[in-house]
Amino acid sequence: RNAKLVLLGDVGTGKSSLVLRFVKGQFVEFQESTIGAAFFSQTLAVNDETVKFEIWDTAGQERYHSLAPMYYRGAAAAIVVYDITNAASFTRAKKWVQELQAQGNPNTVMALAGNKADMLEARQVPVEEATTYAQENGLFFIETSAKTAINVNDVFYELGEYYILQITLLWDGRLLLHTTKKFLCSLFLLINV
Ligand SMILES: Nc1nc2c(ncn2[C@@H]2O[C@H](COP(=O)(O)OP(=O)(O)OP(=O)(O)O)[C@@H](O)[C@H]2O)c(=O)[nH]1
Repeated sequence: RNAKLVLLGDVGTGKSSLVLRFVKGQFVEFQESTIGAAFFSQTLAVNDETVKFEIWDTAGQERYHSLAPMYYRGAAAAIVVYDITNAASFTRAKKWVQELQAQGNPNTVMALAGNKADMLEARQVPVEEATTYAQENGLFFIETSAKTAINVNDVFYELGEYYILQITLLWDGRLLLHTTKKFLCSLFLLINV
């Protein structure tokens, strides 16, 4: 099952680093700023299923903002990233959530990742504030560190689980509709005979 996944967030929050950690298990101390967007793919086993994530790592610089819809349109999943040591990046993350809710696909499953959780001494965004915000907006929330790898796989795994659940429910719904239609047709024929 192929699932398009997009990462959005302010410049320097660690979007590329999270992808690099998830896809290659690496961390680069001086990661270069993304230009436009970068593409990666990674397969993940979720319960009995396999999800192949087609990952778009977007550039956080404001001048690339207008390109973002190209990447989030039709996305099955989105990770909005902020940096727990930078309050402005949390404000920016909320703007991304708003934009996705207004212009994205209503079926996109969204996660909010508070990255750089290894830098607790420099924290500017309280975990309670982000938890409350995520609950109010129906987002899966977790604090991550691309540097130490904490919770990085969990974000992708959780989104994979949501995605599988969603398509299973959709499939079950279609099956139910199909069976009901068949039943009603048989009933109609029976009455006419
Ligand atoms: N301490 C710490 N540093 C991190 C972490 N994640 C990323 N960084 C550092 O933060 C800087 C920016 O990381 P990037 O991954 O380039 O951030 P980005 O969001 O992709 O940035 P743009 O591509 O410019 O939007 C780099 O120097 C990374 O090494 C983390 O979890 N902990």
